[in-house]
Amino acid sequence: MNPPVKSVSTEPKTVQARAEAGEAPPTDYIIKESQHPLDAPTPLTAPLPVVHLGQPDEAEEIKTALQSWGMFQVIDHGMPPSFLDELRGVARAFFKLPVDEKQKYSNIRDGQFGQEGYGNDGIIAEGQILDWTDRLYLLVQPEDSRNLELWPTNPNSLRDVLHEYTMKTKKLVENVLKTTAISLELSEDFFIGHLGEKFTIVASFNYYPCCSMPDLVFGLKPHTDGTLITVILPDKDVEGLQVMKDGEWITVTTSPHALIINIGDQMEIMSNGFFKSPVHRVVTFSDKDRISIAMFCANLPEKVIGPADELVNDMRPRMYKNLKVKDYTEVFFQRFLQGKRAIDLAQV
Ligand SMILES: O=C(O)CCC(=O)C(=O)O
Ligand SMILES: [Fe+2]
Repeated sequence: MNPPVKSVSTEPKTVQARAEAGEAPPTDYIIKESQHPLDAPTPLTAPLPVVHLGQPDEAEEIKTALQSWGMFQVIDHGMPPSFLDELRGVARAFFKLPVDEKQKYSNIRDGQFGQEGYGNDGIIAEGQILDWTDRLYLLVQPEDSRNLELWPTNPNSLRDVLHEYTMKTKKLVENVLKTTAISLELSEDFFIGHLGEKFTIVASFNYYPCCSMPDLVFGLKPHTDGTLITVILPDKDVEGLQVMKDGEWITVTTSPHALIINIGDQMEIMSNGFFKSPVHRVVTFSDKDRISIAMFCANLPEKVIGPADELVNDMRPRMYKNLKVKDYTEVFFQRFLQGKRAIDLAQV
């Protein structure tokens, strides 16, 4: 994935530092009235559908969930609650460190924004609306492409816990993708065969500090993921993830130790639009902060993806072109920062 780069002279203030200083969000965080009308109804709250992995109905459950929500929760994912709590604890401990300590892993190196590391989004466009979040963003797979100098050694268990979580996520994702392929009547290896053994996984530890004007900013602006599939470990106590379903925003709830699985644009393309990549966003609160950990799983940059042949027929013509993942993700990130989608690039 190629980071959007721009020369910067100073490190921008983190959102956490602004929140801790009691600063109101500066104007470049304030969203346009048209995107978030103040008189919009309060979103409904609903539990995400549960997929019971390993049960006889798993493929049918995945199909129904992905067609209606584009996401679901899994509880029987095989990761012990104590491990997920440890991971959340490590994320919280990292964000609690003094700013100087976190800046050792800054995503600004030699005056250039890179995507990996700790910090905020790069600023690439006039009028770009910034998100009320700080993150630690690390490529975790392929293992031999890791930039370990950006992997914090404080808290000292972070590296080991993240490595273990990567291995567990890989297994879970392979399992989910087999069932997803079956739900589309494809051979069970369709997605994992394409991905290969060492597919891309990027971990994003997201921290959303309290915000004094939660109605006027996004923790994360409406977007789809550019991935094949994303695994999210949500905050145990604070909701905040909302998904657009049938034209309405819905705040999703999950069981305490569930993982959320959502599909991204690569799945929309490969399934010939049978499954649509869901638009989602994160909201903030004046009295509570929130953490989440997203694992972005994608085809390798040099791979070419396109709709499965079996899903293209007279009744359902080809809706997407074949394209190189690298070419898509490059544009995807530029558009993401501007709050726009990139899927039109792939559409026939
Ligand atoms: O914080 C969350 O729950 C979701 C994060 C997300 O959508 C993302 O990082 O792309
Ligand atoms: Fe997302």
